[in-house]
Amino acid sequence: MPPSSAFAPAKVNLTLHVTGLRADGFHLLDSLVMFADVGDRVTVADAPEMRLTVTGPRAAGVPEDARNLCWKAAEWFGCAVAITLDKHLPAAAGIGGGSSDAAAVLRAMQDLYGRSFPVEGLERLGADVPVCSPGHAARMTGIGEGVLPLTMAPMQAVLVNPGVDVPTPQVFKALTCKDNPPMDAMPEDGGTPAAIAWLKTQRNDLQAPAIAVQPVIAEVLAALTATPGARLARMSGSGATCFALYDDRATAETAAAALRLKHPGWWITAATLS
Ligand SMILES: C[C@@](CO)(OP(=O)(O)O)[C@H](O)COP(=O)(O)OP(=O)(O)OC[C@H]1O[C@@H](n2ccc(N)nc2=O)[C@H](O)[C@@H]1O
Ligand SMILES: Nc1ncnc2c1ncn2[C@@H]1O[C@H](COP(=O)(O)OP(=O)(O)O)[C@@H](O)[C@H]1O
Repeated sequence: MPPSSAFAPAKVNLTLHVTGLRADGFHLLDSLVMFADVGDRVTVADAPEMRLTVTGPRAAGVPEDARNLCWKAAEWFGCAVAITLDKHLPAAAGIGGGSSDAAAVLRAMQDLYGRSFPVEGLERLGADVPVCSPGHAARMTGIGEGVLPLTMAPMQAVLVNPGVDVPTPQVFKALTCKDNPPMDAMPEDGGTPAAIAWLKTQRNDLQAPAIAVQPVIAEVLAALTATPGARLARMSGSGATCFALYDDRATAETAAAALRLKHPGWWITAATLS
């Protein structure tokens, strides 16, 4: 049986409204999620026992055992596999690295074994796994289990991570108001300009608490906002990765190059979101 491979794109929360708190401490969300053309890659091969090897430029510090969401995803699928995770995305960065990797393992195992996997309760693997599972633009609700696929025009973005870990539970804890309004209705047409104009009126409720935890996030947002052509700058997920949106890829590439010169220590990439 030849190994099977799947791409694990970065997840970007273009909005993230926190609308309530469940009795078990998990927060209710209303979020517009898109996926980038940058990400990790997982490869799975049939094996007598579970094995995980992490390679690639962002492998340092990523667990190679049962703590890794790739491992947990394979257990969820129900077979032992040898997994290779080629890590390109920064971890604990608000772009769903672990959840997207887990979803990619599930997709790769589905191809390898020719059968699907249980989707009921998938959010228990990680709240972002259900939305990462199809890896398609969607409105995410509940604690992450609600996934409504959306047709969105592709968006041109720059993603920036300043290299500080932001633990998700710490940011949710720092959020004082748990009961915020949901997203307003999205424009049905008008293309990317209308979508960006609408996005500007929406929020990421975790942005202010994440800045309180890691003030450098405010510096990242200011740097993105100052790039020529930036239409909107916002944080993704619980941070610290932030994004800015541009009218076209060339403008985004120019902004990314200028930011790299000023901030050689930051992870910076242009990306198409879809
Ligand atoms: C905030 C979001 C938005 O997309 O993204 P990231 O910043 O992680 O990328 C996600 O909801 C994160 O998803 P994920 O990182 O998979 O979360 P999990 O591992 O399931 O949960 C980590 C912790 O975050 C908190 N948590 C997570 C999701 C949620 N709806 N409410 C929560 O309160 C809980 O404290 C939980 O213990
Ligand atoms: N496949 C994985 N890639 C990265 N981190 C992982 C993975 N599996 C488990 N982890 C652990 O999960 C934590 C959160 O990482 P990640 O899912 O990338 O962040 P976020 O929830 O902010 O998107 C990390 O600190 C790391 O130790």
